[in-house]
Amino acid sequence: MESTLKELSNGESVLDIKDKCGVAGGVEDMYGEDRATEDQTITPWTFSVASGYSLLRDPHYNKGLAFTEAERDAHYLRGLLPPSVSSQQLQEKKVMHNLRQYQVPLQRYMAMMDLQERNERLFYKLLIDNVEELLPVVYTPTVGEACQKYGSIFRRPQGLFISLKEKGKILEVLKNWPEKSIHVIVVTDGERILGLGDLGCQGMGIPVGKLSLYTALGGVRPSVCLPITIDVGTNNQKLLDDEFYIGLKQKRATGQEYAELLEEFMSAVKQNYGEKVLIQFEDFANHNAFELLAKYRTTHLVFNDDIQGTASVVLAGLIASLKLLGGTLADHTFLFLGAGEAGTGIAELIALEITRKTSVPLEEARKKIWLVDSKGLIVSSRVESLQHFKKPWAHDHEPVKELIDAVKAIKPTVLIGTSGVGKTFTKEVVEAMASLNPKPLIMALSNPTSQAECTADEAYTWSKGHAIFASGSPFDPVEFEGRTFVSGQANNAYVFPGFGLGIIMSGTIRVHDDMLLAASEALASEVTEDDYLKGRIYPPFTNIRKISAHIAAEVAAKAYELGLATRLPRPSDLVKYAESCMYTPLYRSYR
Ligand SMILES: NC(=O)C1=CN([C@@H]2O[C@H](COP(=O)(O)OP(=O)(O)OC[C@H]3O[C@@H](n4cnc5c(N)ncnc54)[C@H](OP(=O)(O)O)[C@@H]3O)[C@@H](O)[C@H]2O)C=CC1
Ligand SMILES: CC(=O)C(=O)O
Ligand SMILES: [Mg+2]
Repeated sequence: MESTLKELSNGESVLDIKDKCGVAGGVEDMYGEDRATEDQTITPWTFSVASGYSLLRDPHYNKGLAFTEAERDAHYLRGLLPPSVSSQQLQEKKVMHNLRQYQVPLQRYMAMMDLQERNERLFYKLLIDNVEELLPVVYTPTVGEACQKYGSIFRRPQGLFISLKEKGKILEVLKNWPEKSIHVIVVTDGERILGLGDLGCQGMGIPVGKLSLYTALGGVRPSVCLPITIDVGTNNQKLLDDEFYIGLKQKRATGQEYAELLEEFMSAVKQNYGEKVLIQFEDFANHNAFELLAKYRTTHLVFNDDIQGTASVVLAGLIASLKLLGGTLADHTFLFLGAGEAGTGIAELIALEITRKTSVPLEEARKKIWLVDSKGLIVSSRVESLQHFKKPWAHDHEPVKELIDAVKAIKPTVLIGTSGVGKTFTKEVVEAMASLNPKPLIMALSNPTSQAECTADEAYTWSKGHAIFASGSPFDPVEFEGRTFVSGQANNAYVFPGFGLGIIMSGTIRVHDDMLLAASEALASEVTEDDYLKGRIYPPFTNIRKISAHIAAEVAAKAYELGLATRLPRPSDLVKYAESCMYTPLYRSYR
């Protein structure tokens, strides 16, 4: 049985209810119902009170067996549930027990997605309380396999799909989404999904996964998060030939057609949700990613996680590692395998941090940073043929083709893998790093695990236990000669949830690089002596909500300092304020 708003007996008006539900905007006709002329279309929508059968099927409110006796009476649930009343803790215990029965990671992923669609609060309670265990299920590496098989495992759509078919109608499509107040959008066009390449429309697993981390790790309410996939086709022939493929079966649109769709999307988002919706670009191919960021960073609140979020997390690890390595960042020499979004994004932020900490100009700071792409070391003789984002890294040096020769020639203290190609840090490469450095810092950032440049076991074994190692996807602890090494996970998941929370809670209107540096410093400061003793340069994910509150506070503080924050007056204790803004997944009582 459903009651419409008009039937409520407490006398509240429609507008009162909307305001309480957090529909922002401050204008009464925010969906254009009054302004629309007779020949224009509008989206009809209503608020209704969920009860009975529909309450059990509403993932936002469903509590399953945890509905109390009183709630079962008041909400027409009698007979629709078995008599037993369960606590949320017991439900959590049961679901975790069931999940652990699955041997195949993809089955765990599917069980978690089913839970998210059945009982949202229980889903987040599980994820928050068991973050180290479940992160690899809802995120890398399993989400990679889920995207590859998305068509086959597809049951119910999550997020919004905007394809070329919707050109000219994107604003209307946005209005089809049930939530009217959105604060964060994670959007992909599916062309570079982790290190797995073009997965087209099946990339949707990534925005869905990233946004579940916004909530679990950063405390951003799920209702204000919107996953979006823009489908402009795919160049992945295997998908085009797959009868279960869920996307447009055509080659990717490019050039003007692509740019126009993205422009319409960006305008529609701003028109529908206002100036302060954070748009996180995720897993676009680099030929679009840099351009989109450059084009929209001055007009929209945008953030590219692969370029900027990754940079902030890796810089945090580097700052933390100085306690083990000694010296300052400026004393180190960095070599990257991979000169795309992640590689050049990290390189640029390292150089920026060096300029902020010393009087060294940016050009000079860049000279200690070298990158290798698929054609070899980036050197000045290649400059004419390089993509624009590689040009700042074309230093004077003779051409070098192979990574091992680049290691020997450049003698890096830090080796970072951002190539998307697995097994490229060979035994020879790791041994060379170990022969050059007492403690070589090796980061194999490529995801998922199959694409990691080397494994934790390889890094520790081949360096004879001398390496400091971190990777994009998690590895189990490694035993080597009687010692246990626990590697850190250098993944942008450490930063984007807290970073986004900081932006949202301060009403920040633009992302500034200094906010990324603030996030790096905040994350680095969370690494404890105990972590260092285990060889890790990142804190465990178990403390991530506390860490996210800290990151959010530092990011917001920087935004206030830069005059970019609009939530005034500035809260005096930003950490407390961040904590007070965070969503908690405990069940609410229903009257
Ligand atoms: N841990 C984390 O938080 C993150 C990890 N990543 C991971 O990093 C990887 C790369 O992502 P991204 O930078 O966006 O991708 P890009 O496609 O932008 O860049 C890939 C780079 O790797 C180079 N490359 C490819 N193959 C080789 C090879 N065999 N030898 C040397 N270089 C090679 C490419 O060279 P060329 O330019 O010549 O084609 C390019 O410069 C992915 O696996 C992704 O999952 C990304 C973001 C965050
Ligand atoms: C982690 C991430 O964003 C990536 O691998 O693309
Ligand atoms: Mg990514």
